[in-house]
Amino acid sequence: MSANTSPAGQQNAATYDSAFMKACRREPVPHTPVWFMRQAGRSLPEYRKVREGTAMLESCMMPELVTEITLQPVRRHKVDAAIYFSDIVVPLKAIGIDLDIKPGIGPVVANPIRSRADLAQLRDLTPDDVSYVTQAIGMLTAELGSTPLIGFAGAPFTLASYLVEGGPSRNHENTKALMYGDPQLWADLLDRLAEITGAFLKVQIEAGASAVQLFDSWVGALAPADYRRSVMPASRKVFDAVAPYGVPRIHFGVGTGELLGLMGEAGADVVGVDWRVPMDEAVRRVGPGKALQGNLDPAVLFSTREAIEAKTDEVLAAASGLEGHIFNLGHGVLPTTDPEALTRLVEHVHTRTAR
Ligand SMILES: Cc1c2[nH]c(c1CCC(=O)O)Cc1[nH]c(c(CCC(=O)O)c1C)Cc1[nH]c(c(CCC(=O)O)c1C)Cc1[nH]c(c(C)c1CCC(=O)O)C2
Repeated sequence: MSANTSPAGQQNAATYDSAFMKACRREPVPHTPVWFMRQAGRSLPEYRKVREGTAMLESCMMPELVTEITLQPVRRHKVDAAIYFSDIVVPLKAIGIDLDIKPGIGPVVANPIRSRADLAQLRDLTPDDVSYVTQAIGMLTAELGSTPLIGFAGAPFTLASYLVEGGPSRNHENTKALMYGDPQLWADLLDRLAEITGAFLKVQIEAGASAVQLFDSWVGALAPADYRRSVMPASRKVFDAVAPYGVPRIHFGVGTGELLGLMGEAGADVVGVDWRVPMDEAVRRVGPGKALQGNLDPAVLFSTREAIEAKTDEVLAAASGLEGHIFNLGHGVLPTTDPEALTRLVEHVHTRTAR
């Protein structure tokens, strides 16, 4: 561990007393902290400008560019945390998987993983494979000061879905075919991905990330019994790998209303909630001892200012009895969102919840 360690074992002492970190630890906060999934990206004209002419994956490997893009929403919106600009497939690319991110489509994998022989594509990840991440996080934490940086990774199920399907999928049929048809190969695939993901999160924490979020974006496609049997052991392995650092671990997926309790049980300190489950009901499903993050429908930002504020107040009211609440959208910022609506939203949450 680095020398810059706070009493609680966090890597980054400068951010320890921030509202975001306090909410993660379920301590009293001066105001409800806010950040947005996909806060960096296409909704910002300054992002579109600096990304011009550089492919998505290429830009993820350029530390100066990553630093600039990560800082853009912090400067503009005054959010309470930064999220490292990257993509969930970056560690897979780093170990040599032949994949690309196609604009308007998402990650596309050249040779999908469907057989035991295909598993050989998934070697261990070492810090040297992602030295640009360590470099960028060093630059970022210096700039961010007391604003926490959230590191992230894709969870084993969501990564497996891209690897098995070969790209984005509505029904995850090949993924489920493998999960049900060859449970041992499936378990081995998820275990490999858990190793890689754990190693990738460690790199980010060692470099100075204050918290980590594990995105299991598409796991809401599963019923609870299948999640428990076929996914939870791998997600738990990832959380266990970073537990010794003592940094808050956030877990999020879309359409996971029926899985919220299990996703907490997998080892998260903070459970992310999409907009389909009200926060007070999410508290009941997750149980005590966890903070919650969420959950304004990102589409609400396309409505009137009055409607946005009313829906935001609904979220805040439903979360008012909560021990730790981090305000976020129920999924990522949509690319055509008016950035000024996001700036106003941060201000509104801060004002409404100021103590
Ligand atoms: C499922 C998933 C992916 N990537 C990610 C997830 C989990 C989060 C979620 O559920 O939305 C994670 C991700 N991807 C990106 C971030 C940036 C950090 C942030 O939140 O600000 C994060 C956290 C940048 C990106 N990742 C991607 C973009 C768009 C590419 C571009 O700007 O050219 C960005 C800004 C590409 C990508 N990568 C992926 C998709 C679905 C897409 C969109 C494809 C498209 O519509 O063009 C896979």
